[in-house]
Amino acid sequence: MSSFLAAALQLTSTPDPDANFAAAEELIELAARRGADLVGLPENFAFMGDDARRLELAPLLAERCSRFLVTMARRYQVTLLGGGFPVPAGEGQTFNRAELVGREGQLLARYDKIHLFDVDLPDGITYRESATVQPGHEPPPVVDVPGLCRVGLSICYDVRFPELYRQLAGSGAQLLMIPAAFTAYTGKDHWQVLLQARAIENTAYVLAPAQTGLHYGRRQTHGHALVIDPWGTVMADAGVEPGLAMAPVDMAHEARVRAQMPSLQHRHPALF
Ligand SMILES: O=C(O)CNC(=O)[C@H](CS)NC(=O)CCC(=O)C(=O)O
Repeated sequence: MSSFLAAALQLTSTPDPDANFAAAEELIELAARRGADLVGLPENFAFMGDDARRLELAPLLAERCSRFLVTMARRYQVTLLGGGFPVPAGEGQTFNRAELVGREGQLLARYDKIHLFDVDLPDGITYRESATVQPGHEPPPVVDVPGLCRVGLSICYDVRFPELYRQLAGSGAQLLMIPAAFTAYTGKDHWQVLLQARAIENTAYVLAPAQTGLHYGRRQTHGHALVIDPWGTVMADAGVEPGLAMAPVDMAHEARVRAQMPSLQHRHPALF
């Protein structure tokens, strides 16, 4: 059974796509040099800035991000997740899209975020993602990555909706991708708890690339990109600086945990 290294990258993305692509490549190269086979970039890896600028850049970013992922996957021979980038979706709207690309540059899976972050936080900051983002039309896919494992996609705020991950696990996901740009405010209390819960209840690995630090305006993100094993143990934590969290992913370990803790098989038919 397969065992490999997975890396969750952590960036402080800015409103400057060139700087962001350069920072992302540096970390992809570092992860590859350390032996990673599966590498994840966070949500908004190519652009963190205001809505007007994001909408203006969306056609360019959509094309550049897809091309960047293909080029990087081939150049560094890794399976690469782009954890969220804008794709034009009609007047004044984008999708928030993730793409998973194989090491030969082939598109393995694509997902448009379905849960949008429309929240008023107690710190006075209001988020209205739906003002400029259109929700995806389909639940996220599960894809078999040749030689690695079956991977389920999701993005950021999705982590608060356990039914999404139950569906991924039911479709055979062995590793859950949860790339994020979590707010510092919610992150301090919710981020790690939610991620560990998703790992434990689905007895699955969680790979959670993250944004960290101060971006534009008052936007501050939580950091702590994590790799979590199917028991819920945090295997690697990137802290608060740009960098990476890297750990082995071992399908034999997952099979053992699932045999010892068969909760996925004990789901009550009345509840699904
Ligand atoms: O704000 C930005 O510029 C970047 N953030 C994002 O793109 C997205 C949508 S606004 N952030 C989240 O989903 C945070 C979720 C979250 O933090 C939670 O669920 O607590």
